[in-house]
Amino acid sequence: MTFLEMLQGAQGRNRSMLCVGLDPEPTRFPAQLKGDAQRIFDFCARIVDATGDLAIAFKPQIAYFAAHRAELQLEQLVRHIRSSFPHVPVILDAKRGDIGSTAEQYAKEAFERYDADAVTLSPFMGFDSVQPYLKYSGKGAFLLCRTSNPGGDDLQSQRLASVPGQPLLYEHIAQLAQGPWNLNGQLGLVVGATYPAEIERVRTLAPTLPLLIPGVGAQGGDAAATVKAGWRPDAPIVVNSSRAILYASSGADFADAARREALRTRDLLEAAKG
Ligand SMILES: O=C(O)c1cc(=O)[nH]c(=O)n1[C@@H]1O[C@H](COP(=O)(O)O)[C@@H](O)[C@H]1O
Repeated sequence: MTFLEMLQGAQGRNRSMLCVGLDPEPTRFPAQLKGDAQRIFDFCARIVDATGDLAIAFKPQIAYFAAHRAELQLEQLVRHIRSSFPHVPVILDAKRGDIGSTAEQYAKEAFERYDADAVTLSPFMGFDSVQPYLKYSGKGAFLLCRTSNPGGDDLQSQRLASVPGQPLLYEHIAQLAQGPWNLNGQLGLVVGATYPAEIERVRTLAPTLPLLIPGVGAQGGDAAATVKAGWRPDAPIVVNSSRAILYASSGADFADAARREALRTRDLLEAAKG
């Protein structure tokens, strides 16, 4: 099954556009786990178990594991997701981007070591830096396009005078991903929920691509505006929330609180479809 087929399956089965972001920070864990990097798997597995029937995808952020020498716990976590919620795809948030020969290693890491269904990539180094990921048929790749952070403007909103139509850089990325770069048909784009007007613009330029949209929850993006701007019946959106779900409570009830916040966000997104 391809990444896109998995996304569509999870979207229908869980009636969801919500991606649960797995960004484990031991200093924010509840008292019984607090500060213990050996318990990253335990914390994340509890979150997965509490939210797996509400999610279109899980998105572990690799830095939160690697910084604590917890790569083996990440492998274990993906195995856990596979056995408990085999229909929910895993997007490895790695934001890789390097020359082709190195990209081959990063692709192997994402798709073979961690068994991810999709990965996030920076397109800054050009097509040959993206191509190694596309050789994995059926695996997805989300290219950073208009990111959720204010500094995204520094480069992504610059006008490209030499490209026909003089698009902004993020518009050009959207056009490339919708068109010539999409060799395996599994490309998507990352657009921040904090910029609904840009989501709408990207949706116009890339009408069929899946959009990964982080920025609701802790970053304050508007869930309803996000759906109105980006959702189309035939093109999935994957709206990520990490901290607002993971740390909904710092008490022993953290998993129940995570479920309540995931349910609230899932329902808010669904209601906005109109
Ligand atoms: O690629 C991403 O996932 C990403 C892109 C972007 O533009 N903004 C963004 O916040 N992210 C990631 O999405 C998650 C957002 O986390 P919260 O702000 O806690 O919901 C983090 O893992 C970020 O690294």
